[in-house]
Amino acid sequence: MAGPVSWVAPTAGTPVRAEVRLPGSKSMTARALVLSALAAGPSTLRYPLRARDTELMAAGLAGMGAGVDSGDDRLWAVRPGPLAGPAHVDVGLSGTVMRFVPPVAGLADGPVSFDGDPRARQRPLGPIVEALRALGVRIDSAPSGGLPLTVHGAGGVTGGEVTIDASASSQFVSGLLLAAAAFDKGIVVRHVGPPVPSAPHLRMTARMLRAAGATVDDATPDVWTVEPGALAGRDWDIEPDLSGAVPFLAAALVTGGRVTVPGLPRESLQPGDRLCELLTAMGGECVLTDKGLTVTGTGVVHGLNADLSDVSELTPTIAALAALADSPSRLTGVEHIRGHETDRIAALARELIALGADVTELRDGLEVRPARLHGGEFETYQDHRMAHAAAVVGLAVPDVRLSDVSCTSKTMPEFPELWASIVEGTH
Ligand SMILES: O=C(O)C1=C[C@@H](OP(=O)(O)O)[C@@H](O)[C@H](O)C1
Ligand SMILES: C=C(OP(=O)(O)O)C(=O)O
Repeated sequence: MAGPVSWVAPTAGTPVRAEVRLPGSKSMTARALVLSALAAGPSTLRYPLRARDTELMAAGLAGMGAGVDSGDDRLWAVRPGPLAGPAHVDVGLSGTVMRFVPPVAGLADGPVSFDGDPRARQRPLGPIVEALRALGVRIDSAPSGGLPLTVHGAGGVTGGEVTIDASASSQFVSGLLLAAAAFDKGIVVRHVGPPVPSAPHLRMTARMLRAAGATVDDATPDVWTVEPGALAGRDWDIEPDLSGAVPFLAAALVTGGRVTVPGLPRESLQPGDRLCELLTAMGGECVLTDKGLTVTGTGVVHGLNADLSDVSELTPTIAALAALADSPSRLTGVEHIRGHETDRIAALARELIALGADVTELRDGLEVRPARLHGGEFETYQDHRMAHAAAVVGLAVPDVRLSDVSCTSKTMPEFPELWASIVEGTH
């Protein structure tokens, strides 16, 4: 990776009015790649996300023998092949790669090693490693239970019933389910522990598995069943990335403008309705039609009291909006984001306070009260969504200086240019 790129967030002189075509959903691209690599026939991904996380996912699967042709930005082709080690998977800082690929590696014939960025070694992984062991997969892991690790694939996985505490990440459950149709006995996953976050991502997993022909039962809370059986190759239409859209939609709120993200289907696999609910509560008008999602703002942002556990990856941008709001906010239910790309609760509190915000760090979230903000250094901690948060504050506060904006390449390499173009009205 290239070195850090410092960046001064552009301040909006006029209301932001734009239609912003955003790249494909990271979560859908990751799932489509895994399901396609395990399918009986070829697949395509239309409008996938090309970014660090999804390129690492493609490379990890290709290293085990899947044919992934990502030469065309608009259409990636996946030809499943026999999966085999020895292979090495670089997970980067990607939660989806580090949780979705080890179960696939259990199906490969031979050893597959995994490692990633220094921070990836600190992200929670132990519960899915333990679950895979209980399902019959041999794994050598670091003493912490996480990276670096080697999955000794035996060409198949017995599967069956397994209990897991997935409160640290929904991706533990998604990772097990995505590979489970190829397990001899399929899988029954039971979660025991504090609530599993990110429910919409679990629904996305179930819906995409069904779209590939799997029989999935997710009707009982905290229990998921996937029957063994062949997955079909298919053409996947990848939706625009809603999580990546949020800072752009937030720009409408902050500047009293209007931003449309076209291409989001009404029956989206992503939680558009929930996002609308949150942005409406913060003072925007949000309309979700067949044409896409449009947010109109007044330039006045209201505080928000919300449990964000189902949409926790939106916390950084929501916290940035809260710092610009005219009333207090209390954002809760997101303790597990301390295990995201950085400890997002601590990082948001520290960096927003450095810009003059009045913030209290809670165990599971943040309280933010109105205060007069000023410019200053904003550390991004290799976290794309910290960069989004800083960019949103920078709309209204001159001279917000990000230590590094290149971290946005994790999910949207074009972020700095696209952001500058919509803020400066050249889009
Ligand atoms: O399955 C997925 O694609 C994701 C699930 C969520 O993970 P957590 O449940 O770990 O928050 C989310 O935050 C992440 O960005 C993507
Ligand atoms: C938490 C996130 O990513 P990951 O898939 O690496 O967990 C995120 O994108 O906000």
